[in-house]
Amino acid sequence: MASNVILVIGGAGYIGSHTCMLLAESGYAPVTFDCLSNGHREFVQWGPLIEGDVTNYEAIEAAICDLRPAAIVHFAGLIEVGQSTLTPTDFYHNNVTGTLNVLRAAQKAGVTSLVFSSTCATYGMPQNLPITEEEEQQPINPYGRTKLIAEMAIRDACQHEGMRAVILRYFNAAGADFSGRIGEWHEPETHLIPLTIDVALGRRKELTIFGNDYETRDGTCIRDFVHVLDLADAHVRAVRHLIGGGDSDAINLGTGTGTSVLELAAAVEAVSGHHLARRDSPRRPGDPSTLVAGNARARRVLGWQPVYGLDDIVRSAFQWHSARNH
Ligand SMILES: NC(=O)c1ccc[n+]([C@@H]2O[C@H](COP(=O)([O-])OP(=O)(O)OC[C@H]3O[C@@H](n4cnc5c(N)ncnc54)[C@H](O)[C@@H]3O)[C@@H](O)[C@H]2O)c1
Ligand SMILES: O=c1ccn([C@@H]2O[C@H](COP(=O)(O)OP(=O)(O)O[C@H]3O[C@H](CO)[C@@H](O)[C@H](O)[C@H]3O)[C@@H](O)[C@H]2O)c(=O)[nH]1
Repeated sequence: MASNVILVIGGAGYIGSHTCMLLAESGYAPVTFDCLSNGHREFVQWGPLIEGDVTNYEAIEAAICDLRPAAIVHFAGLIEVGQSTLTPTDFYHNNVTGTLNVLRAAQKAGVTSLVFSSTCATYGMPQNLPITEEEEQQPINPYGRTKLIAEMAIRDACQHEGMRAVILRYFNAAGADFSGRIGEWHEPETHLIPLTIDVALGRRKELTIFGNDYETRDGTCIRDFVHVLDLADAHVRAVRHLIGGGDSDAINLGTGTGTSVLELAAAVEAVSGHHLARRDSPRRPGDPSTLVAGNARARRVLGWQPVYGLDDIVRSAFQWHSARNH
């Protein structure tokens, strides 16, 4: 088995491309498998691209059996909470079938190390804050349920079939590579930070606030924004942990600090120097009010702790979006 080849499924996307960059900088040889449905050919800069769809079993089996990578990092999936309430079947197909295909193909090829992109959306409406990994997983939207089902399949493969997996439950990925090579680029864009920056840049008229009547300090939702480079670093550590024989685990990745939608808007105003027009709108279906990570396990198991804060996130995102024309 090639010792430094890492198959990155979904490596042409936002978090996947930043992870390929840090994997390459850490001496690994990332190979991206992506159907480019939401990714970008120009983001694949740190190794080859295999164009394929993970829901096509033959395609992913061929890639895994040909490469026999030291580990697989599986990012590919549909990601938007709101959209998942409109087209849930597509989400189950992509996120659950895709993951089952990865598990089956890995088993066939004898690859036993897997890092999986999960989410704090699997916790639903948490009873305790910050949210630790012991919190009950009761997702409140189809997206979160697809990720929980994928997690369950992975855990069973670990318990009964010799797989070893690190399941990473990210909170809200944000920010961009500081050198401006890659960043957040989703079409259509639905995420709060890029949309807010678009308003600051005059590319959109106003920021829509989805719900101002939550039981939070200013009535808007609270999220834990974690820099994409910190997330990428955690993936490199998870790969190293598995290749080094470490045990399976499920690990939160967040900063432990919550930011409300209005606080985020104020941070963008401060960085951009522009006042943002806002419009209040009803709550978006599927949104929990507050998601903030307890991240002690990431520190203990992976030696990970976030390096970047909200200012770095907003500055790097602003720089990326200002320089781009999409
Ligand atoms: N962005 C966040 O804040 C966040 C938070 C928690 C979890 N996650 C999870 O992290 C992962 C990556 O998120 P992202 O923001 O980088 O999303 P992204 O859409 O930028 O990246 C996903 C990549 O997967 C590819 N892809 C999708 N379906 C595919 C398929 N069937 N076959 C092959 N490739 C396919 C897309 O083309 C894209 O390049 C996702 O699984 C997402 O659910 C993201
Ligand atoms: O125009 C907008 C866009 C978003 N929001 C709010 O901003 C918050 C963050 O929304 P968004 O940026 O869309 O992220 P999430 O819906 O929290 O979802 C992201 O973060 C999740 C973890 O919380 C991941 O699982 C998902 O894949 C990822 O898309 C939510 O309260 C939204 O209601 C607005 O008020 N106005």
